[in-house]
Amino acid sequence: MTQTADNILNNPFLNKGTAFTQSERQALGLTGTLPAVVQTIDEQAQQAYAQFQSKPNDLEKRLFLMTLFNENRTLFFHLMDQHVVEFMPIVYDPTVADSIEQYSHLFTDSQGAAFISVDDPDSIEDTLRNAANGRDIRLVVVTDAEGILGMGDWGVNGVDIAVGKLMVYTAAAGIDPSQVLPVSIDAGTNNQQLLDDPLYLGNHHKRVYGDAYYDVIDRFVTAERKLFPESLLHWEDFGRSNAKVILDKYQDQMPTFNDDIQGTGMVVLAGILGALNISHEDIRDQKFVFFGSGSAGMGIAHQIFDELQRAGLSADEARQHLYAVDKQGLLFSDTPDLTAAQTEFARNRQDFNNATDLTTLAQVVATVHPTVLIGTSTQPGAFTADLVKDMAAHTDRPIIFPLSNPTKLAEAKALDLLKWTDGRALIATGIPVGDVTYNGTTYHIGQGNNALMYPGLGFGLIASTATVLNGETLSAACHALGGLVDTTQPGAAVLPPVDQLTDFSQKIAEVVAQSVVDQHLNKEPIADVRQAVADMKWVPEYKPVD
Ligand SMILES: NC(=O)c1ccc[n+]([C@@H]2O[C@H](COP(=O)([O-])OP(=O)(O)OC[C@H]3O[C@@H](n4cnc5c(N)ncnc54)[C@H](O)[C@@H]3O)[C@@H](O)[C@H]2O)c1
Ligand SMILES: O=C(O)C[C@H](O)C(=O)O
Ligand SMILES: [Mn+2]
Repeated sequence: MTQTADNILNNPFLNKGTAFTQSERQALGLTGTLPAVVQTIDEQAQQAYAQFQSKPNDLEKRLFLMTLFNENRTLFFHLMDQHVVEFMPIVYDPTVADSIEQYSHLFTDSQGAAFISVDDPDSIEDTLRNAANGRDIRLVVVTDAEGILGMGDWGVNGVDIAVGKLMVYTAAAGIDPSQVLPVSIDAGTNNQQLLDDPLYLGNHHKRVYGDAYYDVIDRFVTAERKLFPESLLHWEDFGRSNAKVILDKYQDQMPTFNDDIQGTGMVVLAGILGALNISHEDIRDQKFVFFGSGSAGMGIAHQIFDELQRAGLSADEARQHLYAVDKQGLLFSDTPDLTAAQTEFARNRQDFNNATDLTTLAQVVATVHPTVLIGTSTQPGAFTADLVKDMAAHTDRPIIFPLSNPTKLAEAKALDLLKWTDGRALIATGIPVGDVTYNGTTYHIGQGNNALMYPGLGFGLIASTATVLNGETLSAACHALGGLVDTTQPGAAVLPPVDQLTDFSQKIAEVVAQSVVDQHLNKEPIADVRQAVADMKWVPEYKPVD
């Protein structure tokens, strides 16, 4: 098809704006459709950055960046490459949370997403085909938005998390942005505020569950595999009752993972390995309390459970190190309404002589004396001074990760944790926080966010043409990230800083690809893993147009 000026300038994958050269303008029929000056991408980036800086708040900054993203992907990612630490909290967590809450009111562009409706399952294949528009899709991020971060159900508005995750994939690992597809599965919403809002853009009915829902998921997966057989399928922010059921159903059949369960489990294990490098302690000597035993909490428990067994413990021994706490308190095998994931880590009541008292986190901490405390509860401030001091009285270097997102939901603040533990806590937080100075030492706080893991993981799987993702590869990636901390400095972070995101994402990708090839899980022959990863990396520079 011959391109017209209109469809070149309106195609974000082709558009270069003022950077089209005179000869390109002539060849493509763009003569006279742009001002005379031909700019370099760096001149364009400089001008765009000045506009970005002029915006009064983070949401306005995000809206500006999304406009640029909608118009010109190459320029957007070129700019993001230059300002990755500054842009991450704007395009991703925490500002993405504000944009999700206001999505329907702020809507101007679909950002290339595919919108699947539970009410129209016959259109699923067409939907994916239309949204891909002939592109060679290698990576799909899908959400049904029942559990957006810790903010609950946001219906179709949640598509922004799929878009945001994909932006981070390209910025961190270099996946070609024309090869990705964000997908929203609109299964309805139980968020009354949305249902009552005439401007809400999703289906105005309650969420569909059960067979009808799983049928839509199955039809989506079937169409996705048919249309994009080379792709990796990433599940994001599904509700607690569906996330693991879906993962269990498909994980042995195709390259797929759930980011909240597995991505989070991996980044947290990496952070714990980093912390243990700093404290020179052994993972087999740790006691782990998980506060918030949902998708993330139990995903983390599972990854640690796996690691303890790799370190030589039996499954039963490993379970004795893990304490899953949820609304009911410590979870016991006879606690009503356990999820499938919770059942795996629920404890025997007989193992505790004060079992009936273990209904609050404070009581669990007082009884167990954990060395590691992980928060994925969505309960702001749940790690109180008393509880943290109690924990710190029984261990030299308490490992405390308040991971609930966004900012307003974090279980504790880094500075408070340092104060309450006399600077001894080894901390990672879900959202980025700046350096914290306490008692003359500057502490770098690692970001315990799956964004440190999923781009490298996904890129490595795609580059190696992996057919499935298994525990061996997950473990290899955890160790790759966990081994990168600089333990020599006082106040060292337990995870590497976001300004090295592109470097360590590449390293994780290589380790993942190597693990896939070593296990013969690659579909295509791969002679040189590093080369395969390097060859797939997309660079945000304009290519000549013929
Ligand atoms: N930092 C990261 O990379 C990362 C990754 C995934 C999730 N998270 C965060 O973790 C949180 C949970 O996410 P999820 O996907 O697991 O959600 P989820 O709904 O699956 O799990 C939340 C769990 O917390 C429990 N909970 C709620 N109130 C509680 C209370 N008062 N006491 C104890 N437990 C309580 C719920 O019953 C549920 O089991 C969210 O805030 C999310 O943003 C962070
Ligand atoms: O999206 C994030 O920032 C991390 C995580 O996937 C979450 O659900 O909180
Ligand atoms: Mn998530």
